Amino acid sequence: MTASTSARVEPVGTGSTPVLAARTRGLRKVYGRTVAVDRVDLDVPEGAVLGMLGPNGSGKTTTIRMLLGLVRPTEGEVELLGEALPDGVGDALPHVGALVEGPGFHPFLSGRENLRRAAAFEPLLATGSVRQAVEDALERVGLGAAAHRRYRGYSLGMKQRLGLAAALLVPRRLIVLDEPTNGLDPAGTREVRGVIADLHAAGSTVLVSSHLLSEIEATCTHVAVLHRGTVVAQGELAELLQSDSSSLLVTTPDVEQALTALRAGRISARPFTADDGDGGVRVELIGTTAPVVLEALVRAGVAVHEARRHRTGLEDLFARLTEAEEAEHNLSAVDTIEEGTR
Ligand SMILES: Nc1ncnc2c1ncn2[C@@H]1O[C@H](COP(=O)(O)OP(=O)(O)OP(=O)(O)O)[C@@H](O)[C@H]1O
Repeated sequence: MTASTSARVEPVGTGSTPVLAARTRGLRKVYGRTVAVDRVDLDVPEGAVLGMLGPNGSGKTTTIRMLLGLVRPTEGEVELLGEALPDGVGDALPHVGALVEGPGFHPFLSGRENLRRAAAFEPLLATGSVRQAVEDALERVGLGAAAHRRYRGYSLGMKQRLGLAAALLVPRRLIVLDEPTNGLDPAGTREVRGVIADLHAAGSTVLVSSHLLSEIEATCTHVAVLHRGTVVAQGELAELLQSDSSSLLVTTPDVEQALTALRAGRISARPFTADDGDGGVRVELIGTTAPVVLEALVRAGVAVHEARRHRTGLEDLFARLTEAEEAEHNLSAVDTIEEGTR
């Protein structure tokens, strides 16, 4: 992908108050019994590259779909480029480029033909500029040489590139990319990072989702961490990388009893061994608090010798969120097996 010089995007606001390119308040989406997104207050500052970081199933795609007006929230408000959705969607969307799952490309048309069709629906693109805009976008994502080939023969990475090209057809105030490096090899990943850096330099706001912290660290100025549908941390990346989050370390001789008690209270915990050799359990204080954990232990008759907080930064928080998610998954698997044998 080449670093093309796109037209500079004019900012929305002129005053000293920071303007938000996108904003949600109390956003919630429920599918049957699944709460996909819960009370999300997201701020996407204008000019930022905001990374939405979360393990699989944490609600990133659902949040993005609601931001773009593709899915109707169960509750809550969405503002896109200052327009309240759903009413303002027609005014906001022409200024928003998006790469979301399953862009509707035609399998029997070439990449170039598909892009020309997409360009024909761009209200901000004059008919006489379509051909050039399509060629520029294809070059920009490194698809120039494969542009004549049919879409159905494209690899996942090439499909991602074509989706990205569609988002780049005209200069946008906001670009939303859902897992843009999915299916790309390391060279493709670097190229996407280059495109994001170009967009940022040209004044666009970028919202990009990923389940990889390394990906977010390489490209973003801001981050919002999602966990089970809620935002557990958001702000400037540099600040969050330094800031503290905590876990609770409980020293006890009754490790198995403690794990059983916490599991009964649906609290994820794992054993730990202290430097002096004492054992205990470690609980991530996400969705629970120290008093709740201690009460559950004491009520179960667990001897608590010591309880202390352990503070860590974003990197550790995210690693632990992912681990907690896996532990929870394993717990559910055990529950299912136990239920099956009862
Ligand atoms: N259309 C739907 N119908 C039912 N459940 C859904 C639907 N869309 C999402 N979900 C559920 O909502 C939760 C959040 O899903 P979502 O796709 O938003 O997460 P994600 O963070 O984008 O995950 P991934 O990285 O795996 O795409 C998951 O439990 C998912 O199964």
